[in-house]
Amino acid sequence: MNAAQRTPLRPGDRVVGKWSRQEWTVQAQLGAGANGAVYSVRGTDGALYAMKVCDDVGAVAFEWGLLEQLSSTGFAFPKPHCIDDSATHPALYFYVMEQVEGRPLDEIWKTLSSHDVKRVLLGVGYGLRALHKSQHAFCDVKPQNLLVDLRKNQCVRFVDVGGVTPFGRSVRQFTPTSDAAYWGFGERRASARYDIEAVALMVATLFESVPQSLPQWPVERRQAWILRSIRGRHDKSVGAMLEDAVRGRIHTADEFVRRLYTLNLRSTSVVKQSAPKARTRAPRSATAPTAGQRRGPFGNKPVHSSAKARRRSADWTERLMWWALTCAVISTAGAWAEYLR
Ligand SMILES: Nc1ncnc2c1ncn2[C@@H]1O[C@H](COP(=O)(O)OP(=O)(O)OP(=O)(O)O)[C@@H](O)[C@H]1O
Repeated sequence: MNAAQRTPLRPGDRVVGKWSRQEWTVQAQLGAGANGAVYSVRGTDGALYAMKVCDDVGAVAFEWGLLEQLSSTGFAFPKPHCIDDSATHPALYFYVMEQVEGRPLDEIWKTLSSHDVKRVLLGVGYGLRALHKSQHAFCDVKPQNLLVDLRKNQCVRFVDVGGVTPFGRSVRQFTPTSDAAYWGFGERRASARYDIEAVALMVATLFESVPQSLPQWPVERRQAWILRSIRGRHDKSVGAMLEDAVRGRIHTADEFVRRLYTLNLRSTSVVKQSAPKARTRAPRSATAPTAGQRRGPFGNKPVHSSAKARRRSADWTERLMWWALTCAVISTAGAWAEYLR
């Protein structure tokens, strides 16, 4: 039982820091996991923060130390604010950090277009690139730890610093479906490659949910299943990139970002860019998507606008041909009539 279950905080509860004497009012629970619970709290300055509450003082101190260390390596993780014990609740240890806006990737995945997915993955790539510069790997890459807000330039933020591990050390905290070793692709050791493998495995398992009996399968069968699922992707360039990543052939976040840029995802972007307002009145083919239509990530390709143009020009030449043929028939008939008269 963790702090969330033992000492649940409720909206309106006040938490006063034993040492800092700062005060926060609980607004709502943002999430909970194996290590504790996270609440949205309002400080006396009127701003909203996220408070991670644990009943293990060591876990709070460890995560706080990592957050502080990583705050200088980029903006992917929340900014640390304060660490303290509660003066108002027994054995309640917590730290306060920036409240990150956005929704967990698994909750919004199905609403994303292929263009959005590319943006999100680029966001993950940039976040990992900054983190890896500090010689640390995220290790616990999973959709619940990636908060997405597409209105922002930096549209992906990372939460849960608990798994972050220096390069070369054994991974302490991981999620099986994002763990290369679980699928038989590599070792469970913190590295840039381990994180990239995890991102690709996460994407593959978002595309296709894993069978319930997967944990009982031998590793070879699991590996065959995930490779089949990746190769079955409609968009072959995406499949090739994911396979290279899960097989550990993409070694750095930089390389991952470069590969993402080369992905040929014309589908949604072409439709979005080439659908001027005036054309919305023209009848559409049943398979051609509208400009605002949402499709599954990396979904079927829409009819390309240049194909439509080719069809229009074909209609015009066909009409000209029929007109010339009719003229020829009329003039031949006229010539025969003249001859027979
Ligand atoms: N700074 C934050 N801003 C907004 N939401 C947050 C923040 N930190 C955590 N959350 C939310 O709370 C959830 C649980 O937080 P966290 O992952 O840190 O807990 P945990 O106990 O370590 O979980 P797990 O068992 O999955 O490792 C996250 O998935 C996220 O939705």
